[in-house]
Amino acid sequence: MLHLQNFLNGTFAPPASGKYLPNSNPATAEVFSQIPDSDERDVQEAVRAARQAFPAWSNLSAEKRGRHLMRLSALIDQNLERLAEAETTDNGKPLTLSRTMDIPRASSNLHFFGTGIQHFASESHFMEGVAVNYTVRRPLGVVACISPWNLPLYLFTWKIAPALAAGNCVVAKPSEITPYTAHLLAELCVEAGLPAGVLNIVHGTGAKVGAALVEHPDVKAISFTGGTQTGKTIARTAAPMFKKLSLELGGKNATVIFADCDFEKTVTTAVQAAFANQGQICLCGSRILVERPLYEQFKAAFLEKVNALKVGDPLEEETNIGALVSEQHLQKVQQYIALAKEEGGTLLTGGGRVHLEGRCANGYFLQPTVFENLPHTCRTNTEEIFGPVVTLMPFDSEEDAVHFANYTEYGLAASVWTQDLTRAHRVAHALHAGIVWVNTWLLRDLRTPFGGMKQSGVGREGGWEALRFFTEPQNVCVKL
Ligand SMILES: NC(=O)C1=CN([C@@H]2O[C@H](COP(=O)(O)OP(=O)(O)OC[C@H]3O[C@@H](n4cnc5c(N)ncnc54)[C@H](O)[C@@H]3O)[C@@H](O)[C@H]2O)C=CC1
Ligand SMILES: O=C(O)/C=C/C=C(\O)C(=O)O
Repeated sequence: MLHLQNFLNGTFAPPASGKYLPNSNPATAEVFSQIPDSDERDVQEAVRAARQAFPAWSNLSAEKRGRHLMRLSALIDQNLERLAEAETTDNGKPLTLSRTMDIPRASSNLHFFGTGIQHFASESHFMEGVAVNYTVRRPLGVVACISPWNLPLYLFTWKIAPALAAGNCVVAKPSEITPYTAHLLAELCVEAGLPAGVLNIVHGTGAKVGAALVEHPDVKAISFTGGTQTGKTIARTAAPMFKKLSLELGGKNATVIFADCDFEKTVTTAVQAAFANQGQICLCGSRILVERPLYEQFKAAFLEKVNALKVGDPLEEETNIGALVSEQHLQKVQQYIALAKEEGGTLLTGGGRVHLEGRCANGYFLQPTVFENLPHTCRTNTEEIFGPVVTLMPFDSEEDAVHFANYTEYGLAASVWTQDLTRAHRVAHALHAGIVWVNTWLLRDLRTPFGGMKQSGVGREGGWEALRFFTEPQNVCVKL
């Protein structure tokens, strides 16, 4: 049995409690590893190590810090297959997805910020004949990065890369549900020669490790991705301590389809947006709004493609939909399917658990599920389900489409499908979402601001936004 360890001050260490938690493969329901059940004592150690490492790390040149990150990125590339298999074992997602999306993006995150930091310039403001102001951006010190289970290494690196590049030392907590690739990354940190204490990883539950990190007075900033309720809990503790907070939370994203769209491209991408990663991406398009004249044609083509998706063993090449991340999460999604029926929804396809044969007989598989005939106001259409469950809704006017799309507490992402560019801009502008894609979905440029409005979060990640978050500006005004 694999025993993961915490990564403290450059070495692997057991938890202070001596206790471990079981970690299972969602495709087989078998426990394949034990992870440290850490607590505030391990967090103390990690923060102490990070504090010690900070002066030397923050005084390294941006180029040298960047080179460390790029070495790590290259090691991820060299270990692509091993990391992809680990991600799939831990999360249940198709291996093809881990191999083509999760792990390459983890490498890109480190490479992007490793190079980006070398171009990160501060501003200067000249007061004609009077003074010159220049702004210095200093790293904050010790920061916490708390990441979720849906895109484990992808989001773990999306947070630690800008934090480290900017000169901070990090205590990171991967999700206890998917800790494996963060552990493997720690091994690669040793191989890459990352100085001890610069990145520390503490495994364990949110209630113990996450809360201890948020409460720790020496942790100056928290970058968190996860559920909105957890984000609220973190904010309640961190706000009175005046910590910097970046919260990337849930979504209930609309796919808005007009009758003049490029039909084939739209249907294909709407299916991907709905069901990629078993619908467990905060950006997934779970409410599909279709202009009424196209509705029936779209519905037929959409259902045909959904019914062709293969739910199967994540290790098989032809699998499109793997296992949901845990039994608990499967049950939550099943409860939403029951709710959609109670709310009067018409089940168009799916709705049931899939029982595979062989090694995956006990895995947490669910059919891709589509409902229609639900009002835009109901719970199914306003709450985050975070699984392979979507609704179809017709609309009669652009105003209705925007009204339906905005009718949720969330405001993360949306996609708009039309060949009328003027309308595309107008609708994009009217949507209350931090990210709007036009005629595409999940096309990511790492330089762009990434994050949500309303209950979808606070702050933006990506590009200069992330580097600004992980630094404190100081203005120096020099009288001429
Ligand atoms: N926006 C997103 O990308 C994500 C949204 N979710 C949503 O959240 C729901 C709940 O999923 P969970 O696994 O429970 O997510 P979560 O929000 O509890 O977990 C995310 C991370 O936060 C940590 N955490 C939990 N409680 C904490 C606390 N009090 N202080 C500090 N850290 C804490 C967890 O250990 C994990 O590392 C899902 O059903 C889904 O709807 C979940 C994961 C990602
Ligand atoms: O940065 C991205 O490309 C995607 C981020 C996705 C999430 O934050 C999520 O699903 O939680």
